[in-house]
Amino acid sequence: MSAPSEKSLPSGNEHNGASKAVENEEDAYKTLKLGVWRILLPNEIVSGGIVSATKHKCRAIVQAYPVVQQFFRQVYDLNPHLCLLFIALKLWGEIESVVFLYVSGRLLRIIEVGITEGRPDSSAILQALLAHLICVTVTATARWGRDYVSPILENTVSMHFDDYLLRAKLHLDMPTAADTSNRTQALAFHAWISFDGLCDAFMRLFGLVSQLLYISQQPNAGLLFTVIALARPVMTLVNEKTLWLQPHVAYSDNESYLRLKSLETMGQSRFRGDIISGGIAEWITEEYNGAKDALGTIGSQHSWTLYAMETSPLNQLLADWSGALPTMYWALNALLYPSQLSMTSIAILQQYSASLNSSLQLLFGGFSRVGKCFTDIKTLFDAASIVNQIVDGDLAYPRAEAEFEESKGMNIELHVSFAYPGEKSKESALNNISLCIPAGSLVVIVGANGSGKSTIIKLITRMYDVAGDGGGQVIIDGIPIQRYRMADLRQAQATLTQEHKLYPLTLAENIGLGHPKRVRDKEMILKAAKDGGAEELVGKMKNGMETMLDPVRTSFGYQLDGEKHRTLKGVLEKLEMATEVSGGETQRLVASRTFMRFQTNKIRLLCVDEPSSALDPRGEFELFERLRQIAEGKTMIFVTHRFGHLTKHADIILCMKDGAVIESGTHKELLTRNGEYASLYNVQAQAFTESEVC
Ligand SMILES: Nc1ncnc2c1ncn2[C@@H]1O[C@H](COP(=O)(O)OP(=O)(O)OP(=O)(O)O)[C@@H](O)[C@H]1O
Repeated sequence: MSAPSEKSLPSGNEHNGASKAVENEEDAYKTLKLGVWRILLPNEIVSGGIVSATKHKCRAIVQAYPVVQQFFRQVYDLNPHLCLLFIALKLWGEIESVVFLYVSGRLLRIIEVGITEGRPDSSAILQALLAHLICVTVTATARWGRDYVSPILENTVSMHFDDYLLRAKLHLDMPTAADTSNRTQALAFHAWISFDGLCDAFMRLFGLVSQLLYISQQPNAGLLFTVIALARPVMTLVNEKTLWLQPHVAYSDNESYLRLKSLETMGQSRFRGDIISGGIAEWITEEYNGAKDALGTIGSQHSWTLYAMETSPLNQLLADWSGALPTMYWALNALLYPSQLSMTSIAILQQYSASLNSSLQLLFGGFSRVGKCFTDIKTLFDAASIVNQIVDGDLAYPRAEAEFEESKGMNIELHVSFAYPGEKSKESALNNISLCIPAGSLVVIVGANGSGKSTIIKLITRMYDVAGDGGGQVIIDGIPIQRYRMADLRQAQATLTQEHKLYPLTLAENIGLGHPKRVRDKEMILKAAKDGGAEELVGKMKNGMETMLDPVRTSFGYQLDGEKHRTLKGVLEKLEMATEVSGGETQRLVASRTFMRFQTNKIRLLCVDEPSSALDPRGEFELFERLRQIAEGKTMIFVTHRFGHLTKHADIILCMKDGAVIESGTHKELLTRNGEYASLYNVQAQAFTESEVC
């Protein structure tokens, strides 16, 4: 399916009532306009009407069936006894309606006989009443049991699938994660909702079959009455419109709606500082009201809701008329065969019809939910079966070949052109790069923003792969990078970039995870903190190394205004207190993690990409000096915008522009050449020379 063209998708600001299918230039799909939404649906579904839509629903369910089986097996294995108890209690919930039909019908008949004969049979009435009370008691106990068991099982299932999804997310590599088709909608809580929903549906089906069997055997009811009672729920099912079972893309191009959403986002706490300092709160409110007025009455609910609400009044009328059929049945019966019907039998028929109607409504209402459950389970399982685009190799690293064995560094050759995957990056990030970095050398890459410096590091560390068809090759120690086991290669690399983040874990873990096997080794962590310049920060923290950075918030409070709740408010404030670290401190901690990584003694390549923008000049100088010391003899690649100590120490400086290396050499050689490097260098040097002159 191609991207929507301007021509086929008019601006969303025109008024929009019922949906309208617009033919696209391509026959592949049609666009439905629903409120602020545009919904792209495969053509055959739109033009095929209700039959095609139903076919799609059924196909989605059939496709998901094998994973649903697997899902049930997994849930059962989590706690078989609890599962069986849960299902048994649900089953009773369905059987109880048949039992109640029987018990209350019997009571009515006994009372009718008593009234007709003028002599009520008190012992029979008492017996029937007792049976009724026993049923009520069993039902209440079963309901209590269900409420008790259900949260325990829910917790078990949700935790299991939280873990499952976490693994699925952690396994993705960079290009696979960036691919929009892999942007999963899977949520762990859908696992429980689906399990509960499917159990309900199966039980309801069971309960319904028992009701149908019972009712069709009863005098005055029979098969015809049963079929008539089915009419209303069947009509509801046929009328129902669901979008989630169909392949579709939904998006909004309504300018007012998009504006509203952007302005709403500005209410988030991350913008507070800017909004207060810029004094733009009033402007935001005015803009918001303007966008709201411009949007007017165009529907902005979820696209699924708008789609489901689109029923014709005639269909609605037909569904309601079919609901009146059971009443017509007994009214006609009373007219045609007055001697065969009593008030009791009418009341019993009414009970049957109400009971069947509610069970069928629940079942068919649940039927579309069954489809949703099936697709949710499939989405959940699909999330774990996404195949990574970067394929692992099978060669161990480092190689035992004599040529490289003795070296402490990594020999790197790059002969590549590279564009990031995805339609957005049509421009190549690297064009015909060809360079050789000998083992143990110190390389500094400089150049303007967007010239491709970081991309070189991403290819060397195999965050991305060059395209197989003519993209070129990255060669490590004489062998294409793809042939090595990725885990081995990564063990031999240490990276320090501005993109590295602090984890919501303790300070010790934040550093220790540079060497996961020694994450609890306090001595090693302290040494790394010292090397990374974070020692002072650790000393400042009340809980030292055990300080939690950016803890997950689980506290909340309601209605705590006024003096009366001062104590509770105090408790909440204490709970909410997060440990704030500055930008420079963050960079020191991240750098400490890199120093920790060096303690694995396996590092042969250090890649450093502008990790010091927030460090003070002394901090930056010390960091680079310590990195150079610790990585001595290993290959070092530094990306930087600052010319100084590093560039002077570099064996090779690569100067980049527009994805190409335009100059390379030592600091002195490049200055003599008086090209791009000299020009960039002079811009920085000028500032100091001028201030000295002043
Ligand atoms: N993940 C990505 N997806 C698509 N394009 C990207 C991605 N990362 C970078 N680019 C693009 O690739 C080009 C090179 O980016 P790169 O980050 O290598 O530049 P850089 O020289 O490191 O820039 P800077 O000095 O600003 O860090 C840029 O045009 C950038 O927009």
